[in-house]
Amino acid sequence: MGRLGKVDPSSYSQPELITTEHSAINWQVDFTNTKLRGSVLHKFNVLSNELDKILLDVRDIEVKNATLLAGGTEVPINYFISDPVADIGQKLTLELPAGTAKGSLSVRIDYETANNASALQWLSPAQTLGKQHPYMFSQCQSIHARSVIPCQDTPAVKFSYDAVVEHPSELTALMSAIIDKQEAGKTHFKQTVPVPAYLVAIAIGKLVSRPLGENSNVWAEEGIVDACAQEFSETSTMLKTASDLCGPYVWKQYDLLVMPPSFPYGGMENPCLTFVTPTLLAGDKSLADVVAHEIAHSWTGNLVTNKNFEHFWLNEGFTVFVESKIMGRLEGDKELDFRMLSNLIELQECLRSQLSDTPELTKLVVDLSNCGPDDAFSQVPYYKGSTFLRYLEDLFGGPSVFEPFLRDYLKKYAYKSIETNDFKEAIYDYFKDSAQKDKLSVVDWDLWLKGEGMPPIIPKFDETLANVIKDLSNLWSTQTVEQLANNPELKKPISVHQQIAFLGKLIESKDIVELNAQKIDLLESTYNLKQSKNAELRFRINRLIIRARLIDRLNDIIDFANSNYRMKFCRPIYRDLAAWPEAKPKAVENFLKVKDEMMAMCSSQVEKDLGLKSA
Ligand SMILES: CC/C=C\C/C=C\C[C@@H](O)/C=C/C=C/C=C\[C@@H](O)CCCC(=O)O
Ligand SMILES: [Zn+2]
Repeated sequence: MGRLGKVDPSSYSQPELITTEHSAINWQVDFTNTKLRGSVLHKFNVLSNELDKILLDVRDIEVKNATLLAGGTEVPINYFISDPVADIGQKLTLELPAGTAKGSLSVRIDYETANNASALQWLSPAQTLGKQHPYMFSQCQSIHARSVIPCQDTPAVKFSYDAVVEHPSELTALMSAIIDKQEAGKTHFKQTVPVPAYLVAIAIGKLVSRPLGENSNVWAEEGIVDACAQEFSETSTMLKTASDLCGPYVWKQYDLLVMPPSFPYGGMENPCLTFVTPTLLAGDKSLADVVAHEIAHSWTGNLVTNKNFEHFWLNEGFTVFVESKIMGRLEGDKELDFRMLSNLIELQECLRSQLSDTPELTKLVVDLSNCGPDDAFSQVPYYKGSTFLRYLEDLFGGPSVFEPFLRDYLKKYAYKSIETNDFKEAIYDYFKDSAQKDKLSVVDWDLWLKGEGMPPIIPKFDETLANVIKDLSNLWSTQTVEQLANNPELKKPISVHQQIAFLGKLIESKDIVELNAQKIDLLESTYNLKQSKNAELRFRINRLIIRARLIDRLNDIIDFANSNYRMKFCRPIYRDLAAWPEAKPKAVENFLKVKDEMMAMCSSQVEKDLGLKSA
């Protein structure tokens, strides 16, 4: 596939020559044909006098017309769409008249999306909780915005947008924007803060809301909305904590939308309206830290944005770092360090089970010249990135020195798209005259940014909470069921997060003595896992059941894999099943049965995980 653009290997658009300033979207939502029909009017800023064409990204979009709007006139323009490139999509070329000058230029494109647009999922009434009304939602990160809008689908370009959406009048339409006006069957939106295309988002369904705080509501289908309000009741406190740490919250509104179970991620930081998976509904608020993560993105990612997805760690590493600080403020420093250490267990697992054949993807800054961003996605930018920041924080003297730097960095690059070198420049600039200046020469940037594998240096964390689970996993790895049954250690209560980390550590243990049905039974009864609504716990116990090769439990495992299509859960489960010859045929059969219920970005990854398609 090769590098598509100078600025972004995954986009045809040329932000060095032209940028989008504002986009006005008009959509009619057609649930019968599962299509969006309408237009987008892009107001561009032309940066070059030589520009003879505009290149945009599209994917399976049918363009009906392209029109240049100039001085009150509308002039049709020629356009061409290239052949598709796998994982990337197509190039839309819009020809410009000779002599097009620098400055403002507007183009309207009339189009419709394919009925299988990769960013969209259309659910029939039967696939919803309420069973009465259809539902549609989007997921544009990383490069799926191009399947719903012909656009500069690169995070190097940020634009404000407004939208008018026509939809069935009994449904509610929400976007990653502020609702400007609601008429019967027509909703008007405005996003005045410039955003990259991947943050354009829409959801339409039979939705209701409950307040979470000032300018903050949770939206969901009626049947779960009260449980959602309960689960996410700490949202306002998290928001306040985040803005104490990062600076003013500029997005005016912070709403949550609890998605149908096929939503492929834990959360998506769509501005004004975070999308979250219903797998966070554990009943005890224990998984609400994902909301802290999405709130943190309001600064790290949404205000300061990676210029392309090679620098995705700038979005995610910073966000995990801030999320951990928010949780640390709420639950204490020991908890903060415990979470950072637990993340490293997850990272280790990811390197072993997902990235062992692609070590180049374990680098903090990756090369996406020949790899679609979705294929490169892993825990590495999250946990290697946040570990790097913690290393730097410790090196420069701890939070009292580093948090003011963090605020300065966020202010310096707010509303901009940046690469790793910009971060490096900010840190050199900030510390240049300070007592910490000499520390800069200690940092081995190449080792951290270009080195493969686990972080080269593991910071000194408080291990109080982690040691408990380390000891516990040693115990469960080395003792027989009989020994364990009489061991008083099993009676000691541990927190939900310790349980999650403990199971994760056990999955990573090289040897587990007597990993059989009895041991799994004992694990389940000791920690009440059979009754647990906690998806993180259920995920991990299912992986242990697979490791124990308990074929009698295969139906339970498949049930879990079918209960939600969050990729964090279903991909490792399918990968594990693919490596278990006795279970693989049933896993494949199940996948083929349910794959149309998944979003395309999920089914195409699971296909690779099952070895049905080459990776
Ligand atoms: C080095 C990685 C390079 C490129 C990856 C860029 C984008 C990846 C793309 O697949 C989109 C990711 C969207 C993520 C959204 C939310 C996550 O934070 C959720 C994390 C997993 C989960 O909790 O379910
Ligand atoms: Zn994130």
